[in-house]
Amino acid sequence: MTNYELARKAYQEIGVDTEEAINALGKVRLSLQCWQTDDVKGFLFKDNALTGGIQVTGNYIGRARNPQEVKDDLSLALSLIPGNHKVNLHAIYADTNEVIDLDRIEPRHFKPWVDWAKKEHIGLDFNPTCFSHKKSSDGFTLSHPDQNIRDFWIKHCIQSRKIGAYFQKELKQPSVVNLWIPDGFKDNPYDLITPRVRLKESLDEIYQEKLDVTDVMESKLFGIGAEAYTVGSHEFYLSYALLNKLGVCFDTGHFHLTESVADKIASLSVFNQTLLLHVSRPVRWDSDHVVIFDDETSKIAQVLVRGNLLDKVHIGFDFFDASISRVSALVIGARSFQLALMKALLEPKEALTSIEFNKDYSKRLYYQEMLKGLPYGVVYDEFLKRHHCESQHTWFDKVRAYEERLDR
Ligand SMILES: C[C@H](O)[C@H](O)[C@@H](O)C(=O)CO
Ligand SMILES: [Mn+2]
Repeated sequence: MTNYELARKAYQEIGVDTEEAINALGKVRLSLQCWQTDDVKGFLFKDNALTGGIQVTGNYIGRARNPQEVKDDLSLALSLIPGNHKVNLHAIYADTNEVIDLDRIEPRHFKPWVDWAKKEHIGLDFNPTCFSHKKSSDGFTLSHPDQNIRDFWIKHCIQSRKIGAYFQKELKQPSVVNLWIPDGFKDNPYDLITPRVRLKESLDEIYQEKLDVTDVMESKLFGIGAEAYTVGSHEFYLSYALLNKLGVCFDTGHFHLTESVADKIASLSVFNQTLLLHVSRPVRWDSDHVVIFDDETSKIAQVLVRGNLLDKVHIGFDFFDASISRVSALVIGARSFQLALMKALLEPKEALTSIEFNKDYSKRLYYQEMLKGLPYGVVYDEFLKRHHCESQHTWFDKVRAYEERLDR
């Protein structure tokens, strides 16, 4: 008997069909953040420092320096992550020789990305880049007290939505346009309300036009240099999104460490709220470490599977680590999340639902612990094989060999 046949039998004994799990995982789309390949530099303002209270550290060799190198890295990563996925772009990744500012970006500046996405059979998501720019140098964008600065960023966000709509039309699948701004104060402000009123007014302008795109907005607890106050807080965006029928993005690094994003997903799912995840890994703070198969990742995977949310919630990643192989980081993050999903897909749903309904909490705990010892890794290996993808034992050497050939 092969390892997979043994695993299949072990799961059959608790009423779980591994074939169903393999099929279900194959349908889950993950959105890979392009900015992991080049340390969030982009192409429009290569000399600008990374600002907005986010940071990349490390000097591992081979940072991608131009559109072709970013695409090469992403193509390799995609080839090592089984399934049909997406790539998430920021506005600063416009692939053009024109000298343009962010308020002037247009769909045509992203046509090479669309051509590449068609070749790769993937979708594209998008983000306005409201940081690393001279007009955000004092830490404020859409809530800026200066109307001219606000107008610049409003225009940028409107153009960004048009680019998302272009992606959606060309690639014939949803494009998620996620708005995140860094606006906030390092120290305690006197007035907690007025910046939020200005942000609300900016959002009203940005979302005025109906476009075929999935609009979401991303809150944050704090950023580096904006520790005391963030204009775009969770409560602010949740209220705005609910009132205006827009979506929210949960970045798993943007909450107090004791808060559970899995529980937030569950709560919002009751209201059919459009949701994007930036799966990340905070270490003490919003440090954007590479996603691993840890408890928080498992809990998110479980809530998505148990709540039948896999085809409702948009799943993307947000980490950027320059201290290790950038391509490996993408593959490790995505495969870890897939492994967590596989483990969740192999739970005996009906049995656990009825055990809980019948208040048999001893049996629930018994099951929860017993499931940890079952061979979900073997079923994931079979999933890789069915997708003709490098095994868990071989993929890393492929990336190493690729990096050794690079002349960067
Ligand atoms: C590149 C940023 O991380 C990203 O746009 C944003 O999603 C964020 O998480 C900022 O902390
Ligand atoms: Mn994020």
